[in-house]
Amino acid sequence: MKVVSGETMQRMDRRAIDEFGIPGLVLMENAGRGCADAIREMFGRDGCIPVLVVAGKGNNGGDGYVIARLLAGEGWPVHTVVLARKDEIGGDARENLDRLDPSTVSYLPAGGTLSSLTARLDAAALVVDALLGTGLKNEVQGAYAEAIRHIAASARPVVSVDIPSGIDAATGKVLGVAVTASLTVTFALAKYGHVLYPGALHCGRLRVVNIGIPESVAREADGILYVDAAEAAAVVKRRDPCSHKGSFGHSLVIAGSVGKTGAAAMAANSAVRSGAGLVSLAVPASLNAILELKTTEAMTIPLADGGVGFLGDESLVPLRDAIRGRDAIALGPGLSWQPATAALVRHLLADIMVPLVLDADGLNAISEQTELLKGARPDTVVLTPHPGEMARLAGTTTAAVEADRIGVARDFAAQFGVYLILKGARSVIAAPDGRIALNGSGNPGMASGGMGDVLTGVVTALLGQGYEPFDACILGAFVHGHAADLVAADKGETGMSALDVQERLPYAFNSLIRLKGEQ
Ligand SMILES: NC(=O)C1=CN([C@@H]2O[C@H](COP(=O)(O)OP(=O)(O)OC[C@H]3O[C@@H](n4cnc5c(N)ncnc54)[C@H](O)[C@@H]3O)[C@@H](O)[C@H]2O)[C@H](O)CC1
Ligand SMILES: [K+]
Repeated sequence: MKVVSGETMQRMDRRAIDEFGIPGLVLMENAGRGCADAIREMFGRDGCIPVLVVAGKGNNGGDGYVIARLLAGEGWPVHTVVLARKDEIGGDARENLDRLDPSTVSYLPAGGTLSSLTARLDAAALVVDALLGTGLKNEVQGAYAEAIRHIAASARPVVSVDIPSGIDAATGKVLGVAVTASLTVTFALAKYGHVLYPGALHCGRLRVVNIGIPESVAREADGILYVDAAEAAAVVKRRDPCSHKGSFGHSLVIAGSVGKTGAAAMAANSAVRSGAGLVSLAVPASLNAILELKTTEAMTIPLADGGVGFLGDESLVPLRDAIRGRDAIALGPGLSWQPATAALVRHLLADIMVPLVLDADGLNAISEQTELLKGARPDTVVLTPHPGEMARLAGTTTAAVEADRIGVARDFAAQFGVYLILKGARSVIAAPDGRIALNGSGNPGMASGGMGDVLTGVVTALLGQGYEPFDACILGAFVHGHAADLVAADKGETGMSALDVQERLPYAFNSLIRLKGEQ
């Protein structure tokens, strides 16, 4: 699904009102109705329950007044607390406030005491959070912050209108303090803040409701792709019954050094588990016997290393032979930081004319010479950095990368003409042409060594099967995380290993193929 920034949503609002003549009041009525429908469905099975609407002074509060009116009209006991004076409420919100029975509304102007709010919360079975929406501008303080803390202390289930109050719609960050909802009902399109962490954790279940904004406005809005199972299923290809090994490419993995044979094996074996027709694994000759034991379906290519256990320029000529005729190449897992190996990586880049996944030590080899990425190569380079590797590549700090994951990934991809999977909770996928996607699968169990080697094998195998690079990245990232979700469903997140994920890759692909069949 497409997700947009809060500003884009407000522009869509304006277009609907100014260009299509849809009154803001109608949008607000539809927004409130969408929330009331979701509340009825999720909390009304056992009849009407006492509801407390906690409203701010803007249109988020306006949606809250519509919800209050609609539920009260169906017999729900509803009370509304407004964190402002009545004369501070204007426009469409005021029009809806005036339609409420005054005896069901209390005003708690900023600077006043919130003691009555606690009593109201105790009397409620459900809280509607209509304090702040996309109009949130800065850190939540004062009465709003206190109200949010009271809501949390009440331990009542909360339905957040549009976005949990205190969550920045553009970044998903908590601005001071934020509501944690059981359900969030948003309008027209989800926002970045609904899918980026920690915002995603504050939303509870997310429901996107249509409020009558024209389809063309939504379609034309700038946004990024949030990759859920439906999006991944739309990308995955079924296998042609007449296909053969050659139909699925021959992937080459160049990897491994003393102490890091596991990285090489996991990258190669994950490529096998991701549908590659053939996989070859080029490793230092002194480690070949070990890799022959750690792999079965993949073929190994021992490269003379003088017994040192890592690759150097003496492997350049045999590697040029090995890359010939391959359909996709992975360069980096477990290669080591040895200067000789880094020099080999830099020399080899100019010879690779097929899609390349550059990972781990392969990334470190070029982090001082990123101009090498702009080589004359006609083909595709996919980088799969974690935040620390991204920081080295971009010449910044890990904190700066984490503060603007989308922006850093987008800018680097465009500047160097590469595809990027910036790993982490909600991996960011960026294409040179500006396309951005957020991966919707995965869990904290993936925070363990080797997971990146598995991802490298998955993406390499997909590139070798002919997937368009952006599709290979979004499908690879999703399948990688989805396999981990399947493992977590079986045995939890603690103690999950990269091998567990590697083994579940076919099951993850299979679940998408099945979903595709239903689409
Ligand atoms: N198409 C749609 O998505 C529709 C959205 N609607 C709702 O409108 C709100 C956005 O309303 P807006 O008036 O712009 O702002 P908010 O209600 O979110 O904020 C209220 C008010 O709060 C002030 N404010 C900003 N930051 C803070 C802060 N840190 N502490 C206290 N107060 C703050 C600021 O002055 C704001 O004006 C959207 O979320 C939807 O719920 C429409 O109703 C229907 C169409
Ligand atoms: K809200």
